[in-house]
Amino acid sequence: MLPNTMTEMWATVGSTMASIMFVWTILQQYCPYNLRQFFDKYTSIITGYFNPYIQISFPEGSDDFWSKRSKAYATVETYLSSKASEKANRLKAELGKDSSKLVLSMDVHQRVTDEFRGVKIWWASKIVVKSTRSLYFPEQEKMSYNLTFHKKYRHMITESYLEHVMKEGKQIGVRNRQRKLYTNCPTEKWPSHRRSLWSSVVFEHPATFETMGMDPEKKQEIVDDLLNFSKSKDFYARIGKAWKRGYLLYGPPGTGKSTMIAAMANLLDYDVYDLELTAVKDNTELRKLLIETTSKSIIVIEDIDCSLDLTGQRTKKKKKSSEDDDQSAIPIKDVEEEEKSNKVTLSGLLNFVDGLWSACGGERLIVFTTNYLERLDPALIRRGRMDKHIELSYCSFEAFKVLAKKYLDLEIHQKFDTIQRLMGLTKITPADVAENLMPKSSSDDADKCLSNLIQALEQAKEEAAKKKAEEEEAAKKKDEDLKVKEEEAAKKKAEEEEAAKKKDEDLKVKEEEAAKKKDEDSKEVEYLNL
Ligand SMILES: Nc1ncnc2c1ncn2[C@@H]1O[C@H](COP(=O)(O)OP(=O)(O)OP(=O)(O)O)[C@@H](O)[C@H]1O
Ligand SMILES: [Mg+2]
Repeated sequence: MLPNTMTEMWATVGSTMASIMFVWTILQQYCPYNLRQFFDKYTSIITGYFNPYIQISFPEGSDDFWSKRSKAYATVETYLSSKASEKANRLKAELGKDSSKLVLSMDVHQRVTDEFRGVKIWWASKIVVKSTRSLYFPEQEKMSYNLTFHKKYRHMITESYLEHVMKEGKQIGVRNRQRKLYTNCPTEKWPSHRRSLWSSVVFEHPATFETMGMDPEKKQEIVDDLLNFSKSKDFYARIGKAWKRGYLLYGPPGTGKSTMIAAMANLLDYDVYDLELTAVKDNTELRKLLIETTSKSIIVIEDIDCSLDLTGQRTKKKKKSSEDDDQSAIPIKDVEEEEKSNKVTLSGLLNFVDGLWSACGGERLIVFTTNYLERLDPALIRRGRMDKHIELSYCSFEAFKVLAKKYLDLEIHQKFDTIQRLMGLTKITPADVAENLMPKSSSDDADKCLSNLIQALEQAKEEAAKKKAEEEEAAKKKDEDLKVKEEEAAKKKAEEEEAAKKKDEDLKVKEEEAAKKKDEDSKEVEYLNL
């Protein structure tokens, strides 16, 4: 009897469920949107009384048809992408916004389970139909991610888990993004619709610290400094400093300053903003450019000594006020004159580097390069503004060995001794070494490349010796000229003295004659009087 009753009961439940589902489907298809909303509202109120679970939804965008994707939705999508690729049955593959890589995400009506501090959390992707304000598209389907968890974890989820999701999602986004190289161009050349002050291309420079030919110890020190900076968010917050660091790279042309910037960007996974100062109209525009940069970036000003006549401006001011190097020391009148000239000024640049605005964004490197350190104003490069000064100089033997390993896969060779000896006698830039180590044709082997380098070194040595001889010759000639000039001056002086002496003697003779004549005249007068 019992089995029969059970069977009947299940049959009744089954047919009731089927009827409900049928009615629900009919309702969903034919029921007007407002009525459906009404049903949804009351169903959720009724179930809310008995349901021990809480839901948080992350809708794709607002009700507006043209609205952009919400940032929270995009971050959740990125966060779930790694979990979805492992756990979901149906995935969506799209090209990421700034990426050439395929990004996988959960398709509609998929579920994945996440775990946080031992608590289970369920994520589900849904389609929500929304009415819009558009006349042509009154309804629109939007995706939504729904998060479900037990009531008792409310605080933990809302306070810690969501923060973890946002942080992790952003980090994955940064890792997946295609890095960019930005540059500014003169404002006059902007088309009217242009919104951003920067234009960008994909940053794909292959330079790394590994491929850089420089002293290994110095290289390691720079790498450690950079890595330490990127991990020091909390430290900077604790000491009350903006999370940024200035690097000054100086040295002769071809010693790897620009290459090092690319290596820095690749090491830290940063974007690069190459700031062309001469194209910036004034200090206000400079500030705007700064505000538009994002965090995790390197702002580069190459050849800072050539960009502006900064040194001159500062020297003039120093003459007027012998105060310290702070911009507050610049007299107000001078500041006004600067503003009037409508150009980027030194004080504008100092503010750019460490003014109040420079703190926005965080996690940023500012790098200046120059060939002539001595031409820069000390205020611009003092510690605090340019925290680390890195000299990139001529190629040392240690640096050569790094390049030989990279270019020719050589760690030792009989020609290395000759190269080391020649490098001690002359200077050659890493750019020249790299050029010589590069095979010029398919038949060029390592031996040929090293011979090319030796030839270049000998040539450089000869040129240096020739230059030195010319300089010595010029110095000798200068000395001789000086000697001739001194002799001429001495001769002239002697002549002048002689002339003066003669003049004195003539004068004396004349005076004696005059005195004699006067004497004779007085004697004659006396005689006549008698
Ligand atoms: N230290 C180095 N290690 C490896 N390659 C280097 C190094 N220095 C220069 N090079 C090579 O030489 C070329 C020129 O280097 P780079 O442009 O970095 O020099 P620079 O110091 O910026 O010169 P400039 O002052 O003229 O701007 C690059 O293509 C790079 O490959
Ligand atoms: Mg350069």
